[in-house]
Amino acid sequence: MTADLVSPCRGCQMSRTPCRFGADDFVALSETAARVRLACPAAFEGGPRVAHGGWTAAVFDDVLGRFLVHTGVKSVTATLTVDYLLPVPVEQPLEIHLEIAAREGRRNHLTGVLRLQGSDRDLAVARGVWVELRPGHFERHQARMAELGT
Ligand SMILES: CCCCCCCCCCCCCCCC(=O)SCCNC(=O)CCNC(=O)[C@H](O)C(C)(C)COP(=O)(O)OP(=O)(O)OC[C@H]1O[C@@H](n2cnc3c(N)ncnc32)[C@H](O)[C@@H]1OP(=O)(O)O
Repeated sequence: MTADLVSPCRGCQMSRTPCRFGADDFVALSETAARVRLACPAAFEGGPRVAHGGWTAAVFDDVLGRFLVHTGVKSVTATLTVDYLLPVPVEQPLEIHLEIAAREGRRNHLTGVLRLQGSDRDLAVARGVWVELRPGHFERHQARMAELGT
């Protein structure tokens, strides 16, 4: 696989907006590794000039899941753990390096690290499991919602 751009999530594709988390510059480097260049938008400021932890978790969830889908594995997040090691600045050039660490049946283990561009100091580290969908996943969801009358 040559370096190629990873598509945005369904919500951003449908609304034809740039990635709402700021993760548009997203390149697959191989079948198991990718990198994202991004900045935390000011709208996700949590402390003074510091990113809200929810942004960090959301962007990891987004890019790890998008990359797995990019490799052809339709999947959803089953677990996601984030270690917050240092404050993440808003509106500064950041980089995420991510990889598919292991595949066990339908379980896919992914990891990601967030750093300032040009720095080798980890600001946050994510690990999670993405489960490949069984056929009819969304139809079963719709049926459950219909049973609830929603
Ligand atoms: C124009 C439109 C274009 C669109 C273009 C799209 C572009 C592409 C963008 C993609 C962008 C995505 C980015 C966001 C990604 C999300 O945010 S996904 C949303 C959040 N996650 C969810 O909603 C998941 C909710 N949970 C579930 O639906 C179900 O629990 C799951 C995870 C599907 C599992 O249910 P299941 O299929 O019934 O699985 P089950 O048979 O019980 O277990 C299967 C295996 O997974 C393991 N497993 C299940 N749960 C867990 C767990 N929590 N922990 C560890 N292992 C587990 C089981 O142990 C089992 O392992 P094996 O025995 O096979 O070894």
